[in-house]
This record gives sequence, C-alpha cells and structure tokens, in this order.
Amino acid sequence: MAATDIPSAPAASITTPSQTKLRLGALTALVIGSMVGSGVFSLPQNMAAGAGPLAILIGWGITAVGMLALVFVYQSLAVRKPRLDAGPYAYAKAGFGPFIGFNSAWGYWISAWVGNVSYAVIVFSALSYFYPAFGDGNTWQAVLGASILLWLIHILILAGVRQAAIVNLVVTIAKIAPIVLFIGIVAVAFKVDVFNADFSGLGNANLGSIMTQVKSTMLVTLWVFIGIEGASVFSARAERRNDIATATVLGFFTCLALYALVSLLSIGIISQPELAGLKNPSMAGVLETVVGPWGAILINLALVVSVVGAFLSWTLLAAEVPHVAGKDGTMPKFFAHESERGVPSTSLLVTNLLVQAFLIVTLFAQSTYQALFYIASAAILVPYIFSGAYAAKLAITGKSYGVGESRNGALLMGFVATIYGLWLVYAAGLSYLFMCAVLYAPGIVFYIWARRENRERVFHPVEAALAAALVAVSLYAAYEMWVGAVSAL
Ligand SMILES: NC(=[NH2+])NCCC[C@H](N)C(=O)O
Repeated sequence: MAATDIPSAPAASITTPSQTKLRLGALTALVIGSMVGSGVFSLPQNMAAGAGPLAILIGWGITAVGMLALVFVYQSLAVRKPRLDAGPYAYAKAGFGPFIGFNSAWGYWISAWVGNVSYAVIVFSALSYFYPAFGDGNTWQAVLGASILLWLIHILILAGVRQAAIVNLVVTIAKIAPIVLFIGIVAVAFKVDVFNADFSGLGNANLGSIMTQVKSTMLVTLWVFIGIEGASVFSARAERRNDIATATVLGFFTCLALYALVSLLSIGIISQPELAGLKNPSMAGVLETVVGPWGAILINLALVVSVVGAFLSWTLLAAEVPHVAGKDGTMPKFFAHESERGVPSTSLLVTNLLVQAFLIVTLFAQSTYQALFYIASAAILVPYIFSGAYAAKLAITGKSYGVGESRNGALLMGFVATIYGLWLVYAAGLSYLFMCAVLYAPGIVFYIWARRENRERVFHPVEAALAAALVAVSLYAAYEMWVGAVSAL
C-alpha cells in the first residue's frame, strides 16, 4: 500500500512506480479525484427533489462551513497526532476509547461498502441510456451486470491491481472535463426567469418550509464531499509538506464551485418540479435538453468512467479498513489475513460478499441509488463526529499543544465540525438513522470477539450502556422496518 498503513481515502492505495514528488497542481488534482465519484452527476435532480434555489444555496453554505471545519480538523490532527496519520477511526479510539473507536471503524466501513452498492446501481442506471432493460439500475438485468462488475473488480484486486497514478490522472480528466463543459453550456443556456420562477420553493406545496427544504439537501451535499477526509495521506507524496494543506483547501473549493454550479444552473434550464422527476444521472437529462442526445451520451459515459474508477478505489479502501483494524486489535484477527501478494483477501471477500448481498436486497426492495447513498452518508457520521470531537477535546485539554500555543482555532474547528455532524444526524431523519442502527448493531458481536481475542476487558460501564442502547434501538428499528412503518430502502 501507500506510505501509510492506516486507511483513509481511496487514493490511499494509489502508487506511483517511481514515487515522484508532486507539486501543488498535481496534489490538488489528486484531492479532487478522491472526492468526485458518482454524486455530482445526479446533483440536479437530487438537490431539486426537495428544495428550491434558495434552500439549495443555504444548503451549500452550511456544507461549505461544516466540511471545511472537518478538513481543518483532519489537518490539525495529522499534525498533532502524526502517528495516527489520518486514520478516520484511530482518532475516535484515541479520544473516546475502544468501543467508540470500533464503531467509527465499523461505520466508516459500512459507509464505504454501501456506497459501493450505490455505485453499482448508478453505473447501470447510466448504461440504461444505451440498453433500457437496465432501468434505474435495480432491474434483474442491472443487478446481474452489477454483480459481474463487482467480481471483476474483486479478481483484479486479488491479482494485485492498484490504481496506478497514470490511470488515475486519465480518469480524473475524463470525469472533470465533461463536468466543466456541462457548466459552460448550461451557463450560456441559463434562463433567469426559469431559475426565479419559484426562488423560495414555497410556491410548491410538496417542498415544505425552507428548513425542511434545506434538510432535504444535507445527505446529498455530504455525499459529494466524502473522500476529502483522507487528503492528508497525500502528504507523503508532496514535494513540500506544506503544499498538501493548500491543495486540500483548493480542491475543496474547486469541488464546491463545480457542485454548486451544477445544481443551481440546472434550475435555470428545467424548472424545479420537472427536475425533481428527472432520471439519474440527471446531469445527462439536463444537458440533453440543451444540446440533444450527444449531451446525454457524454454525461452517461463520463459517469461510467468516473464511477468505475471510484468503485475500484473504494473497494481497495473498504477492504483496507477491517484489515488494518484487524491488525491493531480493533476488529477480529481474521480480517488481518493477507494473500501471498499482500492483498487483504479475507477482508476483501467479506466486504464484497456484503456488497453482493445488498445488491440482491436492492433488487427485491427496488432500492434506488439515492436511498443507498443516503445510507452511506448517514453511516459515516459516527467517525466524522468523533474526529471533530477529538480535535475539540485535544484543544480543551491542551494535550499535545506547546506552552502558550493558541488553541482557539482548533477548538472552533472541532466544535463546528461536531455540530455540523450532529445537525446532519438530525437532518438525516428517522428512517436513515434506523437503517444505520440496524447496520451498526451487529458490529457489537465483532467488537466482543476482538476484545476476547486480545484478552481485554470487553466493556467499561458507559460502553456497556451504549451497546445496550444500540441493541435496543436496532431491535425497535428492525421491527418498524419489518412491519413497514419506516423504510430506508
Ligand atoms: N463508495 C463510497 N463509499 N464512496 C464515497 C465517496 C462518494 C464520492 N464523494 C462521490 O461523489 O461519489
């Protein structure tokens, strides 16, 4: 693997043969490449589905503040605690004990592989433009195709394939260029009166209050930024160590601009109610309205390239999480097993069997891409919140700070990131929290297993209470889902 052992971003597994050191521009491209996957291509519909232009603007504003705080949290933790280099769960463990640490790893892992299920669905939804039987990516033909794609990736990784830097560069260009072209064309075709038809969205009774509208955008805007938490691993590749901080912030603002433009300009082409009904990847439908079929073809192909690349990266990463956690005793030892080629084969197999199982659930539940990435977004909140809280805790206690060194900035960032995460838990809504409870609870078995293996005390009293609460909530949630009272799929 790359320079660090602790997983964090998909790009953690990118290797260059010669390990040439990178300048600012290349580093920024890496950061952008690690964020852009499937999300951007469906933003027009995903954002307009529950919100008018005003709420969408507010939504991007909140996300800008919250995600930037999180970026700074990971940067400052990487500096303060270099030995925990960028581990998304290692911080939670260091700050709040083994059970919270375990759940952060478990949650990051769930988010990674459920996100991969959504990747498989959206690739085939895009391909349905060429072969309609794939429908919304959840027909049997699509699920069959998705399963083949999944196991192809599996075999490639077992054979030792890594995402090479050159492939990564080509994929990044192939996915960003169509997005930039889209923005250019749609900006020219933009009609102010279409955009302003119902600026507040309050004219559409289906949307609800501004608050409700803003909430509806939160898991979408979170999803498109997932991946940025790992940017600090690129520091090993930087010619100058300082460049990585700049590159991360530059990459962040570039993506924010691309994302906000894609979602807002689209409402100046197609009115909100119509956008809400568009098929995903909805950038294709928007561009087709302006330039005709080639627009849809271009976007659908760009999505396939982008998402297959991201699928590979996130499979490497998803397998890496339990693997590393198995090595350090956070998860059971069997996850640590490596093949002769040094591939975490057991962890990879378990991960992809879960993806396969969820694909079959998708078929029967007729789950949509959106429902799946909502689950992936909601699941990542545990590691995010505890990373923010750990940064705040370090700043409050002053541990790892020099005498007289200012801690206010770090405290503020940790605090804002934590509040942002908690607000997202609230905005996610009950059905997705229930779904997460059901996915988190089985982790307890693996936690106990790992603790026993290491002959360590299983629970401290507070942890036992937390575990009991999680079991209770998940049982209740499972019951509600079973009788059909709530549904996240
Ligand atoms: N498979 C995953 N868990 N991917 C998470 C990253 C999502 C990425 N930001 C995207 O827009 O596609």
